[in-house]
Amino acid sequence: MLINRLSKLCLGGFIARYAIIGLGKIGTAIAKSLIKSGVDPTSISGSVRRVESISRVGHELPGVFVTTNNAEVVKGADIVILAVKPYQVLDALMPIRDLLSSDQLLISVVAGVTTGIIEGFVLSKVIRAMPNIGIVIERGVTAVAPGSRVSEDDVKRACGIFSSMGRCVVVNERYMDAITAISGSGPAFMALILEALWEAGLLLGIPTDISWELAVGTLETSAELLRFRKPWEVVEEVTTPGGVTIRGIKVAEEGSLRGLIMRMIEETARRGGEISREIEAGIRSRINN
Ligand SMILES: NC(=O)C1=CN([C@@H]2O[C@H](COP(=O)(O)OP(=O)(O)OC[C@H]3O[C@@H](n4cnc5c(N)ncnc54)[C@H](OP(=O)(O)O)[C@@H]3O)[C@@H](O)[C@H]2O)C=CC1
Ligand SMILES: O=C(O)[C@@H]1CCC=N1
Repeated sequence: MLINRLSKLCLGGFIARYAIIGLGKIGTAIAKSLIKSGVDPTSISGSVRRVESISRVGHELPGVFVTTNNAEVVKGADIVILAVKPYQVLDALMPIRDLLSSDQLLISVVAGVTTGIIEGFVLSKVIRAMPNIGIVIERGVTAVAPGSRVSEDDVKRACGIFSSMGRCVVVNERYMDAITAISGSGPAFMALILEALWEAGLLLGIPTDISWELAVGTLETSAELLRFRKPWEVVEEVTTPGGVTIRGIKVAEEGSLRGLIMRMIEETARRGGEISREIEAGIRSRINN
């Protein structure tokens, strides 16, 4: 523990010690990415809820100090990353609320939980971030929204961390629920679409592995092309008048495919707002009891 506390590493000119509350899927991915980007594992401490999770994390993150004791994790950390499920935020933060100081930068990646909610019960500077799972291959897309207490340097520091795992954009917090739907949840939606493309290949008799290879390859190629071209330009280039593509487009339009996708994102974002209200109600009832 002493070694853990003393070990430091320089990231973008800043010598930081990291605490990650919630070493689950995204917390572990963040820790792995920090290590890949050059952070010494011994300068990262992290927590889990159940004792039995410690050995899992120990295997995945050798050198990282892991405990179920959040107080131990945040003590002495410069940057605290909160990566528990929304409904676990109160249980995770309430017992350590007096330990989190105004010098510490708390970066929450929790969907739907606003900086205002967190600032309401800790003194730390708070930033809300929404990464996506692409950070595991250093191709993550992260949006960062500053809370009311942070400086420009804090925002740069947070974006610096996520830039080492892919791309980072600074946004106004009012867009965060929509961003969560598009890029946070996005990989799951893209996976659904890809799965359907692959299954369509199976339906038409293409062997499994070939159908998969072609579907994944097409998604990759399309994403690369669409970096430099507008969607309607690609549609025009591909679609031969009286040819085959236009038949498929007709079916997509008849089924309101684009409307369906928009509604999918809209509903996902709406859930973010619901979560904020549920958490706020939870805080009010705890404070009143
Ligand atoms: N998964 C994703 O792609 C993304 C997720 N997010 C956000 O990240 C957050 C975490 O999601 P995800 O990683 O998928 O969820 P997981 O359930 O995989 O991870 C949550 C982790 O938090 C730990 N935990 C729960 N309560 C406490 C506590 N009181 N103290 C310390 N640790 C605790 C759990 O411990 P244990 O393992 O013992 O149960 C678990 O390891 C969510 O709020 C989500 O909105 C944001 C962007 C993308
Ligand atoms: O599904 C969720 O709530 C989280 C937020 C973004 C990705 N996963």
